Amino acid sequence: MSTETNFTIGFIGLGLIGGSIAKNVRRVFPNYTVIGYDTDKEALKKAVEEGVLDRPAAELNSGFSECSYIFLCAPVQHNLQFLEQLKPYLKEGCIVTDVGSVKGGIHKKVKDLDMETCFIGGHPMVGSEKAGFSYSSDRLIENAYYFITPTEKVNTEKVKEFTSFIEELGALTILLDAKRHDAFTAAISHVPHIMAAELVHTVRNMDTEDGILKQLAAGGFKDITRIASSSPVVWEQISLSNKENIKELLVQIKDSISEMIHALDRDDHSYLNEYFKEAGEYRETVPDSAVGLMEKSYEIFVDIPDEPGTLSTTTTLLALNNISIKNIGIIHNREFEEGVLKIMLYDDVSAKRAREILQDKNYSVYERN
Ligand SMILES: NC(=O)C1=CN([C@@H]2O[C@H](COP(=O)(O)OP(=O)(O)OC[C@H]3O[C@@H](n4cnc5c(N)ncnc54)[C@H](O)[C@@H]3O)[C@@H](O)[C@H]2O)C=CC1
Ligand SMILES: O=C(O)C(=O)Cc1ccc(O)cc1
Repeated sequence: MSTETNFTIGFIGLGLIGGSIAKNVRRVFPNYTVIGYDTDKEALKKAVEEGVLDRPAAELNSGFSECSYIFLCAPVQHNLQFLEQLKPYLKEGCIVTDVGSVKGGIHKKVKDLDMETCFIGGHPMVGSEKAGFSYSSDRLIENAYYFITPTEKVNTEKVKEFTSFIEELGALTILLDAKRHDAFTAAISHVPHIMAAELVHTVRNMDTEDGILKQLAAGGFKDITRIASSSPVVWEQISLSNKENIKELLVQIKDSISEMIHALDRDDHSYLNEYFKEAGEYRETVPDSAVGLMEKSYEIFVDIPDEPGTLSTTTTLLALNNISIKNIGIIHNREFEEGVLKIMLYDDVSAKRAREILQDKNYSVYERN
């Protein structure tokens, strides 16, 4: 990243995610200046006391004009209003980014405000049901996927620079457009949050006055509903900001539940067996972590130069060719001469195609014997 000693990064919102990224910057780039603003003065005070912030900002104004990067880390709809407030104070070359779970709305606002040359969207695919600075951690985004959604007009050098910065913080970047981002996250995050809350409501409505059901609730219910404890403000704003994608999936789920009711009515063993079998089989293939254990089959190994940005270039190349990556990780033991990227695909055909595509672009690709 930048070797400038006066490199300044600004944070607006120092909760779970803003606090975690600010702490991460402090750990990895101790000589950068970090400034922050939050309506919660306690969070700001803590961040200064813990040495995360060099100084707090009282308002969103000229205090941010020295920043090279500004991270918007409040609930998604609040982030929109900061763009307009900050616009007059941004220095030449400053990149404004966000960490919001929905990307469509902020990209639209950026376009409306003619700020496309200075915006690169972002979204770490990691977090928890806890909210606030006290739960933040300087390792939260380590080895987590981090979506990067640049505008069409932002300079590609800036995108590369920002992507390397996020990778230096320890995350695995994935370049994506806002539309696909919002469709994907509706399925893997937003609707699951709604379903978790729905299950909790079902039990809550049935519970006795002395709460016998929640006393008896076993591991399964607790596993599947952990995220129902997430911040109501954050989730109210995410749900409304991605409503079209969410509604489409909820209608599919409603239809599927109706089918289940019919199957129960007709004692359809094979429907139920197939339903659970297919869900279980797919669930078994979901990796435990972004860089989790990698199975031997369908793996390829790619030499990559030890340079910032190469990881995202490689993954983007595969994504553009419609190849889905199941898991990805950098091998640090240097079995080969340079950095080695281990890519796990879903099947043999994808592994073969990925090998051909990368070899076409002059990458050295190996398979482990
Ligand atoms: N919670 C999670 O697991 C994840 C959340 N996100 C995104 O990160 C963003 C922040 O979420 P969290 O950190 O979880 O929430 P949080 O509740 O922990 O933190 C939000 C912070 O923003 C501050 N804030 C609220 N309104 C503000 C305003 N008008 N001006 C200045 N500061 C304001 C709050 O005081 C709080 O410190 C959201 O956009 C969310 O979609 C992204 C990935 C994961
Ligand atoms: O805690 C969990 O399992 C989450 O799902 C965290 C999470 C919340 C919101 C996001 O946009 C991304 C990740």
